[in-house]
Amino acid sequence: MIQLGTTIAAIATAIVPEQGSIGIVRLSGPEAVAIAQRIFRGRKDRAWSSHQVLYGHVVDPNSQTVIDEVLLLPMLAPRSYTKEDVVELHCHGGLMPVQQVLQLCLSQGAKLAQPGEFTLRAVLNGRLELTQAESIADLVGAKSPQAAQMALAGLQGKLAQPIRQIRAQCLDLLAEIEARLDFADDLPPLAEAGIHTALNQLLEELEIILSTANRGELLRTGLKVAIVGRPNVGKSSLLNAWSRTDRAIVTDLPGTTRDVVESSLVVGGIPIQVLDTAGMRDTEDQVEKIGVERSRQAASQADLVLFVLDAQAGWTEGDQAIYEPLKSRPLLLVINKIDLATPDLTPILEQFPCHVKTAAAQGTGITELEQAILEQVHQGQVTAANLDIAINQRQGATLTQAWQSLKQVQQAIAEQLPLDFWTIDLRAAITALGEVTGEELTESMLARIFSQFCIGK
Ligand SMILES: Nc1nc2c(c(=O)[nH]1)N(C=O)[C@@H](CNc1ccc(C(=O)N[C@@H](CCC(=O)O)C(=O)O)cc1)CN2
Ligand SMILES: Nc1nc2c(ncn2[C@@H]2O[C@H](COP(=O)(O)OP(=O)(O)OP(=O)(O)O)[C@@H](O)[C@H]2O)c(=O)[nH]1
Ligand SMILES: [K+]
Ligand SMILES: [Mg+2]
Repeated sequence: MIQLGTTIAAIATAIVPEQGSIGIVRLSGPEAVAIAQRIFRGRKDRAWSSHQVLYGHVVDPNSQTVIDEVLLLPMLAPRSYTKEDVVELHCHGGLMPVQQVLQLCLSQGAKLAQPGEFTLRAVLNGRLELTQAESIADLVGAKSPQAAQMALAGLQGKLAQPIRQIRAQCLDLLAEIEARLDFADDLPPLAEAGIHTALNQLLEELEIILSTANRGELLRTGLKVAIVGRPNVGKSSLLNAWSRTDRAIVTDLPGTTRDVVESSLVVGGIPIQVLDTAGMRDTEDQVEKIGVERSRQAASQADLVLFVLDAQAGWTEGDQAIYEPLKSRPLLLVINKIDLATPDLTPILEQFPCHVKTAAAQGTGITELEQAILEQVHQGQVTAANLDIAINQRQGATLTQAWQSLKQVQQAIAEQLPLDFWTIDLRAAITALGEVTGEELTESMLARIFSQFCIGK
């Protein structure tokens, strides 16, 4: 249930023990100032004006115990993030100060905010559009500068704008058609060809926006890349060279890596989670057996498999056995140890047009590896007309509905169905577009969208 009249409170900063030197507790609502005044003790001669920081202490009004030394920032309605009275208490970081201050706020009548409730209020009170609010969640979760840039574009309204425009044009069309339903005799007949062209244009614009979904997904969630291959081909060496760390243990003993080792990288703006895995082979060793099983799992769940081959050994039966179940997966062949004398690899290279050569122990071939990965990623992807925006899953699904409805309008025209049929589908498209921009929203949709936010946002 959305309740706007209440005053909500939450910790607005990350709660990580012994990290972060400052923690913020935030209040929003009609009682924000009154609650803060009951628990804050500062200089008497200082007035509470909007956006003026006050220095003082948070004191428990019942026991008179001093809880923390703080800075207090009032942002008075409508000049605040939520457009309500907001008071921020900038406390010492860590676990205790913020939690105790939050408890005090709750004991004074504030309600613990639901996840995303501050931002929800910003939307309901007209500060933010829905797409802007969704961009905030993306911005907070961004794992690369490009992902952050994309979210910021959404926050600035660049996503809502073209969709609103499409919706407005649909509304114009609807008005034109409905006029014929009501006053058919007084108006010239509908220019069907013109409507068909207008619909084509709108469908095309929707397609361009829809084509940003893949890129958005990629920038938001990134890629999971699994390094797999026989024992000792140099998988862990590759992980280390790539991440420029000693993350994984490297020895000349086959079966060194026993478990999946993860590392996070950013390549060409795409966050990449790299998984080094245990070398795959038949083994009686109980621990290694489990490791090999985990390798298979990692390979099957990865967006891209880096299949590492020992250049000196060439393509062996063991390689074939590992490759067999991975055949149909997106896969890049990494031929490692090219610094050593190698047999003729031409037949293998012909079989794998997507390959790179590396000498992981020496750190060579990493740039080429990244290049090859980016090429694979961008292959077959619709070019997004240089839009710097990208839609999320919810927006994609809803815009697809709008696209289908507009297609059905065209079909209704083609089949010469009565005008009512045109308007039904046109209305459905308008509703779907409005669900993306927030112009047509139900409470349950809002609840679902904002439940994915973190508390305090
Ligand atoms: N301490 C703190 N930092 C923060 C936030 C916050 O809530 N608190 N934000 C929260 O996400 C973001 C900034 N967003 C904000 C948006 C509007 C206003 C605000 O007070 N707007 C008023 C005043 C503008 C002015 O003086 O010109 C207004 O628009 O009327 C504050 C923060 C990031 N940093
Ligand atoms: N000459 C040469 N040796 C390499 C290269 N890459 C790795 N090695 C060596 O190969 C041996 C095995 O390397 P690892 O990285 O542990 O191989 P792995 O595939 O992770 O092995 P497991 O975890 O046991 O499956 C080590 O002695 C490395 O130093 C390379 O490019 N050239
Ligand atoms: K090894
Ligand atoms: Mg290893």
